[in-house]
Amino acid sequence: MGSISTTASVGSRINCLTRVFLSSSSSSKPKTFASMSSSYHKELAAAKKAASLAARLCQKVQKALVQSDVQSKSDKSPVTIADYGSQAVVSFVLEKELPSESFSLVAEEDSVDLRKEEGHEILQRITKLVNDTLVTDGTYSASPLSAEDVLAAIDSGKSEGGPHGRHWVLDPIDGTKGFLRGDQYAIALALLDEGKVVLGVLGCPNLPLAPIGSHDQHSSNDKVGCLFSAEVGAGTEMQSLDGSLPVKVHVSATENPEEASFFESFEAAHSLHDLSSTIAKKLGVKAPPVRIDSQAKYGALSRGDGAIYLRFPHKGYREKIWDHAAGAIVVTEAGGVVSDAAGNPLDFSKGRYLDLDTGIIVTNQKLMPLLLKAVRESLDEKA
Ligand SMILES: Nc1ncnc2c1ncn2[C@@H]1O[C@H](COP(=O)(O)O)[C@@H](OP(=O)(O)O)[C@H]1O
Ligand SMILES: [Mg+2]
Ligand SMILES: [Mg+2]
Ligand SMILES: [Mg+2]
Repeated sequence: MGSISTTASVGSRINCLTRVFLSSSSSSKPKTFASMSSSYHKELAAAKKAASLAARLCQKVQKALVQSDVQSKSDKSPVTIADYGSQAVVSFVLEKELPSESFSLVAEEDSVDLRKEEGHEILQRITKLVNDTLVTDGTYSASPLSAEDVLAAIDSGKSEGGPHGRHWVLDPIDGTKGFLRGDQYAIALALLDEGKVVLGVLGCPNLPLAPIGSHDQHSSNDKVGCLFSAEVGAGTEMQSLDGSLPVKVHVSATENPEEASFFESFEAAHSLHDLSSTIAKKLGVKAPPVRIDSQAKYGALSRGDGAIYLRFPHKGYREKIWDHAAGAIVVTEAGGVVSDAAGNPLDFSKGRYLDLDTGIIVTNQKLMPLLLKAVRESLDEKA
């Protein structure tokens, strides 16, 4: 099976931004959620502001990335000055915007390597980057953050989360490998309340505003940069990162697997491509997989680009909550379903890890029973 890998330029096919919204509002799902009252309004506004500013920082770094901006973590995965800078910005903005709330943040990065002698220079660069970014907002006019302030902001992310109280969940750059390639990545921020995801924001600086993954669209519009936001009971919205009005989005309404296309990780090390391909074939999916990095997959799915996301990590890998919390609510509030391979909803209340059966599957409500059957059969055959 072939694959399509999207880059920042792949959006250059659809002319009119409104077509995104027109094509994605064709779902038959009743829009009852639109009238429901919201209890996380303030938090959602703060999350959108934090993710937008962090996206600005990441865009600046991605444009001028050099070798010394990238380091290797103890598990050999990459981390960049933008991962650290984004985490510091989000942490700082949330605390500033919500001063009356107790602050708990479960986030991917920590400051251990930056506190070492060898980390000194990179810390100075991150500190400058964070201050330059905060200045662009205009509302944080107090004195610039010191390197120590930046370390403290990063280390606010050490919370263990869990089933009680409120916890922010942050992936400052999801898809660091995509970020390094110049491809897709996301700033993913969610809020847990008593173990449930109640809001989520995905900043996707390289995701085209026009639909991706379809083969029959022609346009010269290559505008990129999407901000998805979702609040429990209130639906999912998308706007451009540079500030268009938000518009409601909905997952694909297709009931026919032959018409459905599916997303998976670009990185084969992150998900078993062969297994996805077996499942897709069994289901009757005709189109080749769309391989993109990060939770941009959840964002694209929430507006109806493609209908299925399959993720089957290699044996022994434990999924982290920040890799899925924001994406999951963005899709479910747009009318989709997110489950593990056994059909159970993801449980974000267990701390920093997700304990789940085999993999993560995402689609609309109509296709989920068929998809689960194909997953079960394919897993049985593989065993
Ligand atoms: N062996 C593995 N299997 C599954 N996921 C992995 C993995 N190694 C890293 N990851 C996770 O995959 C995420 C990226 O997902 P995707 O493949 O959809 O782009 C990474 O997020 P980070 O880039 O934030 O570290 C990381 O948490
Ligand atoms: Mg990482
Ligand atoms: Mg991640
Ligand atoms: Mg990350």
